[in-house]
Amino acid sequence: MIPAGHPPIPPAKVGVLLINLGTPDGADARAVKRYLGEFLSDRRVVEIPQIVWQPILRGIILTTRPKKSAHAYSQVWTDAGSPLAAITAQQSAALQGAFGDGVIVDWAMRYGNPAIADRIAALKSQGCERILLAPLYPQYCAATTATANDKAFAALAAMRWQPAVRTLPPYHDDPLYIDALRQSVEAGLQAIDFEPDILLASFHGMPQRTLELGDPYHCHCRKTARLLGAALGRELRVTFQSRFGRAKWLEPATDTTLEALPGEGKRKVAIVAPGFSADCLETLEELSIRGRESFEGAGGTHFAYLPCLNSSDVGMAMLRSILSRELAGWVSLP
Ligand SMILES: C=CC1=C(C)c2cc3[nH]c(cc4nc(cc5[nH]c(cc1n2)c(C)c5CCC(=O)O)C(CCC(=O)O)=C4C)c(C)c3C=C
Ligand SMILES: [Fe+2]
Ligand SMILES: [Fe+2]
Repeated sequence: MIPAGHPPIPPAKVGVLLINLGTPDGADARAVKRYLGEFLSDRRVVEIPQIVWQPILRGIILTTRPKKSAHAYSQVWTDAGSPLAAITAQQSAALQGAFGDGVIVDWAMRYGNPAIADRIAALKSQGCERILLAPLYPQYCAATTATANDKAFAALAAMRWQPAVRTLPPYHDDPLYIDALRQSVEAGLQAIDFEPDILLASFHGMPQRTLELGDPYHCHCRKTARLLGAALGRELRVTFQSRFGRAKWLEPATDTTLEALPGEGKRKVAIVAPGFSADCLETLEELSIRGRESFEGAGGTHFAYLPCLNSSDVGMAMLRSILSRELAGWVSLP
């Protein structure tokens, strides 16, 4: 029985929580420092004992990197804020429109805002007794997928009345994802005015050690690229970007590859980033701005960065289908 004075309990609903990495609230060094402090303190991201890592993080990295990163963010910042947050919000709104009233779609970030715990609480307060947690990483990685789920489960651990939850599996080899990428790359190549000598698929890097420890991320990236190359009927060269710190990271590196290509006679390049579901600092600044500079500086003549799936019709149709499959038995969707 509901006690007298208890707020009315709304009818049970189903929620979908899109989760991406996170981004600073502003393109200034203070906001970037706050964001990096949280991000780089995650033990799933930097797997060095905290007693060794925290003095390096607080004493060196957070005193130097925020200013540099803030400058990079300021080059891609939009009227709607950070591209990663703005695009994730658009994806959430587009999916809400596609699902209609049967499902409530919301979004959150693993680091910074909107916080996962807050959005789970908001879904619960709207009556969602079942929630699909959807980390938007096609390729599984402990540093991305697992930590997003960990954070959501930590929020559930503090709730008396938990919703039932499901988590979105990786979709790196899903034919719907591969076909969405194929369509997007073909449209991107149509839109540029040159035929590239080579197409690069740049994925975010990870320390090499995580591959040796059994993280499937590297294999997932290679499989995505193999399937995409076959779907396009083109050779795709895989590279890994955004190296951080002194440890050995997955190779070949995107930046050194771009510098070497003109020397191999490949002066026209197109580059796609299939692992990012939304354009962000790592694609818009690192690839599209700095990547172009280093390629052209090394003698490249034509450079094109092809956008991520973002909230494109083809990307949203793919996500809608993949998410609907995970909602089977919870809600019947048209
Ligand atoms: C040890 C450091 C890092 C690991 C491991 C790492 C893995 C990883 N990251 C992404 C996706 C994104 N990373 C982004 C930014 C970013 N990444 C790192 C470091 C590591 N990433 C840093 C320090 C930064 C911040 C920017 C900077 O100072 O260089 C972003 C973009 C965020 C944005 O605001 O736009 C994304 C997305 C993946 C997929 C991944 C492992 C597979
Ligand atoms: Fe990263
Ligand atoms: Fe970067």
